[in-house]
Amino acid sequence: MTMKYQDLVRQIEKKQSFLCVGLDTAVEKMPKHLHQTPDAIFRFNKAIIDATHDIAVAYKPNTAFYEALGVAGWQAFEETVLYIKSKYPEMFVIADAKRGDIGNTSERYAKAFFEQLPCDALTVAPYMGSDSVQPFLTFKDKWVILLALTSNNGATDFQFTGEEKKLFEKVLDTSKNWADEQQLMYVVGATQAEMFTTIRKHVPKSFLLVPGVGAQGGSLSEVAKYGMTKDCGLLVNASRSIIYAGSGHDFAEAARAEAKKMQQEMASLLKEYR
Ligand SMILES: O=C(O)c1cc(=O)[nH]c(=O)n1[C@@H]1O[C@H](COP(=O)(O)O)[C@@H](O)[C@H]1O
Repeated sequence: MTMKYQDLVRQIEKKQSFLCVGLDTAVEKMPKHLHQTPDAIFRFNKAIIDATHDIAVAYKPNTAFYEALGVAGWQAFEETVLYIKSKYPEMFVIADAKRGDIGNTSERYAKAFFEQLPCDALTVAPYMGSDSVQPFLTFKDKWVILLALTSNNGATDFQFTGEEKKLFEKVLDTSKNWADEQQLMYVVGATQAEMFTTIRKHVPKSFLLVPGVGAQGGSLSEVAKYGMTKDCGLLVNASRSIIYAGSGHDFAEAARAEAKKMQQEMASLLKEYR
């Protein structure tokens, strides 16, 4: 199932949620009773997915957590993506891999996530320029999520530099010539809430993937206040604060409770700001 802009808007409307659950799964952080099972990562993810699919609209497995485990980890990544898309095809699946290279190489990255696997979207670092992003955009029914203003402290090192225009503003303005809001989204960290007004001047309609609430301390209500559009235009991600909300046999229910808390706040923010 292809996920178009309007499909995403419909999901948000139906579930009254713009929550993206980050599947940053690490064995040492999951409940002890799962540690010894050979497919611990997938079993953990499956439980979290089954417990949250009706209150979230997206999942974002970050490939680093899977690649760190070699072949077995990548298998768990594949299984997770395939499970989501077969059981809950309406869910938006973001592979968070922050790719981007010379065109000939980006083409292979695109195949890995969009042909070998049915991911809907991929995070991409835009800093090698148009020809490094273009191969991802040739997959017309897939999404590219460009890093614009990231949530970490180091965001100031490069993204905030520049005289008239900051680097992140250049990323937004230049990339608008590559594709529109039907295919391009941007990463803007929740920890940069005061910048959402500026971001919206450059990309008034685009969806923004917003990590940084929960464990990194960003504010959901500030993000909605300054970043929400009439179509919502936000996917707010939380990883650790949801998936590790509990550490016992009831970890999936604990994750659901945490996700539900966020969804309820999202429902009232949708009423207030849209
Ligand atoms: O692209 C991302 O998703 C991302 C960009 C960014 O600026 N900051 C950021 O935290 N992320 C990712 O979002 C997730 C945040 O996880 P938590 O801090 O546990 O909610 C991780 O997978 C990060 O790699």
